[in-house]
Amino acid sequence: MKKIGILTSGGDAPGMNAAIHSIVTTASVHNIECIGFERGYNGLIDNATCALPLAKVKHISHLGGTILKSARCPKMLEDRYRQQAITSLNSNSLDGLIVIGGDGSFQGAHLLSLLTDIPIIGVPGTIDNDIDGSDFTIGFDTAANTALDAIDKVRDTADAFERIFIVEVMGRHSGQLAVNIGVAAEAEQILCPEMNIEPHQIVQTVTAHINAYLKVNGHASYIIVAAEKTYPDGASALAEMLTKQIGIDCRACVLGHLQRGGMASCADRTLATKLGAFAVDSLVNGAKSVMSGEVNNQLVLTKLVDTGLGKKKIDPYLLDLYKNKLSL
Ligand SMILES: Nc1ncnc2c1ncn2[C@@H]1O[C@H](COP(=O)(O)OP(=O)(O)O)[C@@H](O)[C@H]1O
Ligand SMILES: O=P(O)(O)OC[C@H]1O[C@](O)(COP(=O)(O)O)[C@@H](O)[C@@H]1O
Repeated sequence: MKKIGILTSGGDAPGMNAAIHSIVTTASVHNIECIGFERGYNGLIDNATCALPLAKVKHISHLGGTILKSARCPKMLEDRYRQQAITSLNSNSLDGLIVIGGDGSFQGAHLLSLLTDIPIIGVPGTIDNDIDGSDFTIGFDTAANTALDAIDKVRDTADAFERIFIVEVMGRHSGQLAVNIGVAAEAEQILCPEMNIEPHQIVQTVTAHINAYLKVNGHASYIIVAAEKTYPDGASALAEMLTKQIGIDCRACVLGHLQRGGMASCADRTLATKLGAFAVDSLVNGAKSVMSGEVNNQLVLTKLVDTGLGKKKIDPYLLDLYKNKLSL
């Protein structure tokens, strides 16, 4: 194995740069040269490459974002562009490709791997922590801490005004961020798909809970941590509805993309470093079409095609604790 390519795809996540650093450093120990494809699969399709010498990846592990840029790339859904991506892999004489991204990126990588013998390996990078085959994904810890820091600040003003706040956190399809952040912030209410509240029942359910809570606690702050898209009309619309129903000011605070930025936490940097190195070692040992992950402190490989099955559940003890004790 002489030369491998690296790309970052989908939502960027703090720690992606630590993964790039680890991949290039580990590859150099095996005397393997690395190149990068820029802007996710767009760079692969357009053959937009950059050299990745050791000097270029030194001291980048703390940086948010990704030095290779990331993007979504609808062209990957079309067979002719996936063929073009393979042409690009061949024209660069690559012996392997490492894709750092989420489950969507891995579905793309799986389809590419059906068209080539060049081995492709995934490294899980997404703040959503919604990938099967790794207990945690690179970026989740940093994003959760960023959101928590923001909610602690919201709590100050919520307390001062005895207001209700809806804080919307990311996670389109998964409540991993919402539940972990909500519990850590002592949120009075958590809204995400795993709470099994039908969208049309949200206003009624939350209103009843707030009224019961205020009866016991008197005037008090009340924070709802909501995963994005849980309330179909959005956090601001929900805030308006609750203000009308309860007669107390309710404000919405959408944390949005600030959760994706910032310096990667120690946990994300060490996870990224391990998973990046394991991906390279696995490539050298002949692995293909798999993702490098960590389960129960063991490094494991999972077929790319199995990383998006949606089997990963929120920690059942934490969920049960919230539902049956903390939220009463
Ligand atoms: N089913 C698919 N087939 C081919 N490529 C895909 C597929 N799903 C996603 N991709 C590629 O991966 C990119 C990132 O996927 P996306 O789901 O947006 O983010 P993530 O990888 O973080 O989950 C997409 O823009 C597309 O290029
Ligand atoms: O930046 P965009 O394209 O608006 O995407 C926002 C989405 O990306 C994420 O930050 C990460 O999702 P992916 O890892 O699936 O790309 C989600 O939490 C959020 O819903």
